[in-house]
Amino acid sequence: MSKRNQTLGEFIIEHQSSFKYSSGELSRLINSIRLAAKVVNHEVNKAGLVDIIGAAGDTNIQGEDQQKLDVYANNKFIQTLTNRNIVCGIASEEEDDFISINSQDENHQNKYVVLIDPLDGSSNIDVNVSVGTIFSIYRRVTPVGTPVTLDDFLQQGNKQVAAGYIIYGTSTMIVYTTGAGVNGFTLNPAIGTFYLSHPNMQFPKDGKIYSVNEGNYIHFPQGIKNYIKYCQMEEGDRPYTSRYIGSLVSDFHRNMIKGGIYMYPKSSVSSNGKLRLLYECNPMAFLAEQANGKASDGFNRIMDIQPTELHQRVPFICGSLNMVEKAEAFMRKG
Ligand SMILES: O=P(O)(O)OC[C@H]1O[C@](O)(COP(=O)(O)O)[C@@H](O)[C@@H]1O
Ligand SMILES: [Mg+2]
Ligand SMILES: [Mg+2]
Repeated sequence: MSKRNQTLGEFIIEHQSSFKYSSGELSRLINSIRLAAKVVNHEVNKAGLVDIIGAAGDTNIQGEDQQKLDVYANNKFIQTLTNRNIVCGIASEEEDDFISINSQDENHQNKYVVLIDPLDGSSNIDVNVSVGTIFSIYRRVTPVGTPVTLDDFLQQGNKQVAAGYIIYGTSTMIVYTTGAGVNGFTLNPAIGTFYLSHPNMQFPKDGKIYSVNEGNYIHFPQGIKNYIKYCQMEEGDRPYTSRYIGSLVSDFHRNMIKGGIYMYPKSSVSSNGKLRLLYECNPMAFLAEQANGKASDGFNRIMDIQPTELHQRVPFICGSLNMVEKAEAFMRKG
């Protein structure tokens, strides 16, 4: 039984054997993400003091202006994972194409690929609102020792071996799953160590919080409009409270602790919504399901969607089980 205040390092070793493919490689990979997270956290915490806020001057493949911290975090995670010779491929929101990484050790061929949103909630960087990093891990499907291909990344979410996020907020936490529940670790900045602070995290079945950018309301499908109206009606335990930080990681984290639903639906201006299937929706869906919550595009289980492109977007509804099912019922009714 995991002990509160156990360090993340101890937890990883203790749970290594319960992992289906346990060879220590995944443990080393999560430890590498922990290391990169501390470096990025250090920079995030002093955003505003150093020249790390504002636009970097380039746009990414999504057509979004890259923030300096997007680029910094992207470089730090890629460097750390590459230097520690722990993965055979990386895909990132900030990279047009996937990166193939040859092992530096001819006697050892890496088996994992990582998909990452290096900095989630970019619009909140300059205004001191919590942001995050999201990661998703798969075993490669192509032969070990050969260069990875797109097939290694376009796997359904139900094939993930691990997923998680780092939240850079009032405190810095790593929250992740390897398919045996969800655990949260808080950084003690004085000594630079993550401690188990939130063992076995669970979405309450019901909640009273809905998170959606209502500024897009007029463009939403009728089903979503009706569900939002339902949340706002004076009836039973409603109206619910509207909370929207604009950082997926932070809205998800709050809703997982308090009970709630996050929605980024499709709309008449963006037919597939905004969020990216591979490095935003799939990892959050894996966490949600491991925490007894639910994640869908309004009709289909997110993790059963067959990806076709590296940066494809999907409508996303995620959170407390009964709330997501209610929203889906409104979507079906249209
Ligand atoms: O400003 P909008 O359109 O509501 O979008 C906010 C959503 O977009 C995101 O910022 C997209 O993520 P990135 O910041 O990684 O691009 C989510 O974190 C957030 O939930
Ligand atoms: Mg994001
Ligand atoms: Mg991002």
